[in-house]
Amino acid sequence: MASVLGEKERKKIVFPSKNELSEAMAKYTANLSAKFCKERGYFTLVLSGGDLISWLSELLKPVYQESIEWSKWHIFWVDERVVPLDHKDSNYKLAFDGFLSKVPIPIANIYAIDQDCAALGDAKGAALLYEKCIKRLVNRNIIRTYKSSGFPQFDLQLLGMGPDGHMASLFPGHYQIKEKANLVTYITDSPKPPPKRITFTLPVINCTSYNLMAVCDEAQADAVAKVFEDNFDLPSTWLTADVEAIWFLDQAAASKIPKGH
Ligand SMILES: O=C1O[C@H](COP(=O)(O)O)[C@@H](O)[C@H](O)[C@H]1O
Repeated sequence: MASVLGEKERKKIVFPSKNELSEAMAKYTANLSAKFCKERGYFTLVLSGGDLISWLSELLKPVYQESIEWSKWHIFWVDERVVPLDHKDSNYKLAFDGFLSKVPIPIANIYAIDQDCAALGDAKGAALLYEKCIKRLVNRNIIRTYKSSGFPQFDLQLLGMGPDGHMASLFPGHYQIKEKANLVTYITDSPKPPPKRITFTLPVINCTSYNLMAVCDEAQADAVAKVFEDNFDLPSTWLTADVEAIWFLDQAAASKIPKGH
């Protein structure tokens, strides 16, 4: 059943296990890739870090390797830790090692944060430069804009949620969730290490055409239940999308959602 967020719906699908979830996420991504590549010659995909990247490995199977138009993909990060790009905590490194290096996406279409800011730990500079990068790609029509607002509109965003209900690097009780003026903001005291991060702001996250939030395991079950009870103290409860916001859950993550939600 869908729960309601203003006039928008929050949908969910509960899968028996991570395997089924990961298969469905690959199918969902491949279908949207085909749709957007056909409609406009590009597919803009926003990744997060965390467990999600290992579930993306389903896309490495021959059926997808051979059918996806990889050269039309453009890759972004909804949030990034401000650490050198070869650091174990880097979301870029996680995605590159586990997925991006194994598919033929042109390297020029993979938009990591500025490497100097990353090496220096300059979160503010990294946020400013990532925002500039997004605006440049809007001007080149690689990223669409949302209706008349001028906000960037990505095709698909794949998100994860922490046990505290954070999404991207928008954490409960931190002011970044309220930021509306900028496309990209930063945090220097993240409650989850590492402390310095950049993140898309909520308006950018919610302008995305399709938002898929994938959550597995019992550790997240309390937070998932709070989201489906519309507890807006959790940043993830604010997630919507232009076309569809859908939660892919395994049974453990969904186990505490009250009946009827
Ligand atoms: O720190 C982060 O955490 C979230 C959630 O990660 P998970 O390991 O609980 O799936 C992730 O979505 C975000 O990109 C990352 O920077």
